[in-house]
Amino acid sequence: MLKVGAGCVCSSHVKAVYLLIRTKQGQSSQQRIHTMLQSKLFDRLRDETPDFHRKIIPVSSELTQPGLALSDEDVQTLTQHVHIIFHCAATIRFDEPLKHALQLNVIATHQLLSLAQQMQQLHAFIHISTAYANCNRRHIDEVIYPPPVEPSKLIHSLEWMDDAIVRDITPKLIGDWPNTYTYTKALAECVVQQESGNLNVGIIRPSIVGASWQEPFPGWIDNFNGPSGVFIAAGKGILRTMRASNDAVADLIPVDVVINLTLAAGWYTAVHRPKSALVYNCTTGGINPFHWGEIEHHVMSTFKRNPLEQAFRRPNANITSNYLINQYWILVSHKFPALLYDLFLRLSGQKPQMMRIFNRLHKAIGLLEYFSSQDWEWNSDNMNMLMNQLSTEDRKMFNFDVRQLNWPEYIENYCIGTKKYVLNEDMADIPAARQHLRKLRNIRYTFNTVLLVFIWRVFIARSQMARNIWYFVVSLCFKFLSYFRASSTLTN
Ligand SMILES: CCCCCCCCCCCCCCCCCCCC(=O)SCCNC(=O)CCNC(=O)[C@H](O)C(C)(C)COP(=O)(O)OP(=O)(O)OC[C@H]1O[C@@H](n2cnc3c(N)ncnc32)[C@H](O)[C@@H]1OP(=O)(O)O
Ligand SMILES: NC(=O)C1=CN([C@@H]2O[C@H](COP(=O)(O)OP(=O)(O)OC[C@H]3O[C@@H](n4cnc5c(N)ncnc54)[C@H](OP(=O)(O)O)[C@@H]3O)[C@@H](O)[C@H]2O)C=CC1
Repeated sequence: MLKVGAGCVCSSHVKAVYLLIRTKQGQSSQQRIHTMLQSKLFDRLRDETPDFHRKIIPVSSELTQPGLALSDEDVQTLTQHVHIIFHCAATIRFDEPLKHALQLNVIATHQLLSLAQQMQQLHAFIHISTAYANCNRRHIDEVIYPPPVEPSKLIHSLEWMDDAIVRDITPKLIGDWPNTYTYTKALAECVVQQESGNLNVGIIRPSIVGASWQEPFPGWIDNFNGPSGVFIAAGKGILRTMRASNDAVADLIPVDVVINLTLAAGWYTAVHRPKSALVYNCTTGGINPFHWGEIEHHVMSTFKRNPLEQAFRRPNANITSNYLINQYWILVSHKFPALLYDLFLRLSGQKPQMMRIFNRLHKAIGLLEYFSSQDWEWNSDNMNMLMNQLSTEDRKMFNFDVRQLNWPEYIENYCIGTKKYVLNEDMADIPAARQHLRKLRNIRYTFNTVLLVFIWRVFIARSQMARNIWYFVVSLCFKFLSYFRASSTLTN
């Protein structure tokens, strides 16, 4: 097997990895792969196998097009040479319009299965689903559940409807599912089951994919998805409050664990040819649970020790499951400072931007809260079974034993990973970032003092009772002072 990015010694046994990839932002598939392989992620592999890139063969493909927009020659090459398919392309946006999500996650999966049926040497078809495909259930077994609707019926019904009608009926259609993403992933599992025929199929269901744990190095992350954006917003001092349950299990799974399990499942499916599709819930909660409250603590502690550059405020975020408390803090800690900052920008002749940033943040957080406010229980028997099938050497090479995961260390590396690889900040600049936080603290002290004096002055000027309290407090202070002075003179 070839572990791209991990520098696996067995890579010499792999003849080629055909990577279906679309053209994007004016870059061809080849150019995109070339850029991707320059990443630091592949440094180790580049050292160990300098010409590994020769084995990565780009195949131009677009999920929204008939036949996945594959050329005839590419279809021929793929049908002749491919042994294992790993199908992970999808839209993962929670706000994707239903028609589009259906096209990318369901219809494209169907098309890939049709192509797989033509492959002469195919040993295994591995489909990447999500642990939340069945998030309408509290306990989730490693089975494919009946779909909320027959996928083909839905596809045909939506075909003739214009986008506005589909948008209006989407909440009714998705019912118990929180978004079109999880809903279409549930339908995709059903399509895999219905259309797999004689193929040997495995379905991997990762929970919330986070930064790498060990391979190729700890803390690798390159996007804002899932918790990463939340961590960054909290580290920048922008996010101060979020609805999440302290005691709910945070089912994060490191990306390298998902990759290792996926590769191992590819091997098992090809060699053991299970009669029906085997589902692997790739989760941590049932094996080595960690909670959102603990995550909050470790994220805050890491960013206080390793601050992000140019923070808006000092990092100090709290989670709460109480709607009203959250709304209160949104008003006091998000909207009020944003308003003040935008006022400052306007007065200094610049374009206000903070309120816009907060509105986008609230939209994103609003979409994530469903997942951070409740618990699920996933059965992971197949993950354990697979581990027991591996030799001692393979178990180390394709490690997905999350019992060994040390969460505080993992979260620290994750946060530092967002700093280094998502924000491209230099660790050498941490002293300057700390200095910036000290400046923010002084601004806050000054602001609070001015505000307090101002409020007090307004109050004293208007109320006799406030004046009386003020004189009483001042005279009390004087009395204490004279008492201490007198008693210290006596003891001397
Ligand atoms: C209180 C602090 C302490 C922390 C403790 C508590 C933490 C709780 C965290 C809870 C996290 C729970 C996460 C659960 C997720 C479970 C999901 C199930 C798992 C899966 O199967 S799939 C993967 C999940 N999918 C996603 O995460 C995608 C979600 N994203 C979206 O749907 C859209 O991006 C979104 C949020 C609707 C925004 O859309 P839009 O406004 O159109 O913006 P763009 O996507 O086009 O992005 C524009 C630009 O912004 C960057 N970006 C995106 N998100 C963020 C972000 N959160 N923060 C900062 N920046 C962000 C994006 O990269 C784009 O940048 P470009 O440079 O490319 O333009
Ligand atoms: N991230 C997570 O927390 C979890 C993810 N998953 C699953 O893992 C898989 C990978 O997700 P992840 O890596 O996080 O998400 P990404 O968005 O990074 O990956 C999705 C891939 O699909 C490709 N793709 C999307 N639209 C098209 C299209 N029209 N034509 C061709 N290719 C397309 C994207 O290509 P391009 O680079 O061109 O945009 C991208 O490479 C998905 O199936 C997802 O459901 C499951 C559980 C959790």
